[in-house]
Amino acid sequence: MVLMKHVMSSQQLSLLSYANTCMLMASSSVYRRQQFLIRSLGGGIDHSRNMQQDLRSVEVDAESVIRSITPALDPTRHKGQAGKIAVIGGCREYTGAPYFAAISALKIGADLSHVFCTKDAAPVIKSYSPELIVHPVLEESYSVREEDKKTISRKVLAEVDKWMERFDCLVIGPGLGRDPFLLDCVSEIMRHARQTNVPIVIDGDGLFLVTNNIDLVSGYGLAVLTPNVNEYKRLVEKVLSSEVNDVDATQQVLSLAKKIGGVTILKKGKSDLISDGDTVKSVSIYGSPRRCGGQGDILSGSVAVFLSWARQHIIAADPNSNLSCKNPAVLGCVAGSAMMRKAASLAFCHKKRSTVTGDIIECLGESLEDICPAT
Ligand SMILES: NC(=O)C1=CN([C@@H]2O[C@H](COP(=O)(O)OP(=O)(O)OC[C@H]3O[C@@H](n4cnc5c(N)ncnc54)[C@H](O)[C@@H]3O)[C@@H](O)[C@H]2O)[C@@H](O)CC1
Ligand SMILES: Nc1ncnc2c1ncn2[C@@H]1O[C@H](COP(=O)(O)OP(=O)(O)OP(=O)(O)O)[C@@H](O)[C@H]1O
Ligand SMILES: [Mg+2]
Repeated sequence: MVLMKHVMSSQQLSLLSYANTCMLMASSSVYRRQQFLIRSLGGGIDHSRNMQQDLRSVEVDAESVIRSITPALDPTRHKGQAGKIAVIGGCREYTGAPYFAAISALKIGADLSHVFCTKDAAPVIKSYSPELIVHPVLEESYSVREEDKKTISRKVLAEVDKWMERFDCLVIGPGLGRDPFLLDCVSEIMRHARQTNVPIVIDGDGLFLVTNNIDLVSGYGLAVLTPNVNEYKRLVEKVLSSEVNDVDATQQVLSLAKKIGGVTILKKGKSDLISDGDTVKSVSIYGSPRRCGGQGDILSGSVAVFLSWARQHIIAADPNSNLSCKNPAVLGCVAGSAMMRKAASLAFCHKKRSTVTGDIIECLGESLEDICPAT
């Protein structure tokens, strides 16, 4: 199994956890079928090829990826089939980030978008939009007595678990904060997502958590990490024990993804670099010179939707598909990155220096329509 190779090559899990992982993977027939299709379509990851690989990144035709994986608006489809996304994030300080990620998922075309946040953040996020389903379930240390921590932690996990199998993808981290008790609960949520083969996109404070606990994602092929400049620096220092190398960025992102056992990394910057440890793709289409906060949140919500669509597309094994890459995580990143940059460019045309994240979100629909008309 492709993913097993990642687990073994990471050499970071004990034999016992490796055996557990295999058993859990084997228990999901959907997952097995997907892996079978990836193998029979010639996809997946063959690390032996890396030895001879040309290490320049390849600029992808992102628009044709978007056209291939975006599902048709078919009147026979029911609510939920175009995607159910959950964002785990939102605390006292940050309410904008989870909102941006969750609303972007809806604007791209997901049917349902949930937010699991702290009790203080929930009424604020709900007030931004009636479109989102907001669960006030997370707790920070300040509101929990030491002796209640175990019980509350179990309660939080049970609340999220009730929904887990319904989700096509989780986005973990936008506006999550760094409270230790809250991050412990989120670690458990990630372990459960992994056991049920739910893809996870990790961003913002989720990356802070994962950087310090790399086993949470190591060897999980359905995990995507979307680091910005700072988050990438911390990840490289921790995992590769080296400095960021901008001269050979392609080789470094490839090594990083490989070292974490074939997770997909989307390194954000002037060009976005995407690697699953096998290949490196770049998306450089013109975006916007405005660097207002929140654009990474749009990206994480968008990647979650496109990853889900790419996964459905691969499972359906569309015979007309002309996609050379068969890793849904990579395809989701390519599509999300292109969509975010195209919408940012359009928003900047209208708003120039006053462009803010909300303006970019308003341009997501028009950008997708340009590439992939609804009718
Ligand atoms: N409106 C909101 O609620 C927003 C909340 N956000 C959340 O804020 C939390 C922290 O995220 P940050 O992105 O600030 O964390 P970072 O660790 O990336 O940033 C920390 C510091 O680094 C600086 N920095 C950021 N990008 C840089 C770059 N390219 N070069 C040099 N310095 C840079 C920032 O100004 C900040 O002072 C996360 O939970 C994130 O999701 C952000 O997503 C932005 C929007
Ligand atoms: N120099 C740049 N030129 C063009 N686009 C960029 C540049 N830097 C980042 N981007 C794009 O902006 C988006 C967000 O990247 P950024 O590095 O701002 O994330 P972030 O810091 O996590 O954002 P957030 O404020 O949401 O946390 C990405 O899709 C990336 O492609
Ligand atoms: Mg960010």
